[in-house]
Amino acid sequence: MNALHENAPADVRAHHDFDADASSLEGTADAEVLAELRSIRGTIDNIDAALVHLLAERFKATQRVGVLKAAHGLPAGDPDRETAQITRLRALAASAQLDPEFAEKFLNFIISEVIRHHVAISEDHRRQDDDAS
Ligand SMILES: C=C(O[C@@H]1C=C(C(=O)O)C=C[C@H]1O)C(=O)O
Repeated sequence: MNALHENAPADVRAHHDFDADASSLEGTADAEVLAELRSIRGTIDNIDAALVHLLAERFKATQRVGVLKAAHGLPAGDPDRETAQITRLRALAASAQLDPEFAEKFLNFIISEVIRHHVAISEDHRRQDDDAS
């Protein structure tokens, strides 16, 4: 593999450093089976990269919500909004042959992290207000 330029962006570096063929399964099955496995894993790797970028964009948006809420004294969580989101995502999951239970758990996992961020943003905001007065 060619050496990377020292200023290569982090995403290029991550891709460069990734051993897409890393596996504990070498020698456990026929070469054709392992070749097919490698090919399917290429798709999995593309999807995982897209998921990371999608989540990064989602968290950028929720950070903005956190700042807005903190500036206006709004609570971190919004249970009615969450209920509506979960109902929608469960239905979308079912129609896409994804387990709705998994979709709900996944969304709740993300939302609990978002709420943790919002609480931290709100505490920072309050501390800054206290320091200024
Ligand atoms: C992002 C928000 O804050 C919280 C996080 C949510 C989310 O991650 O989608 C949804 C509702 C809130 O509990 C919001 O109120 O829109």
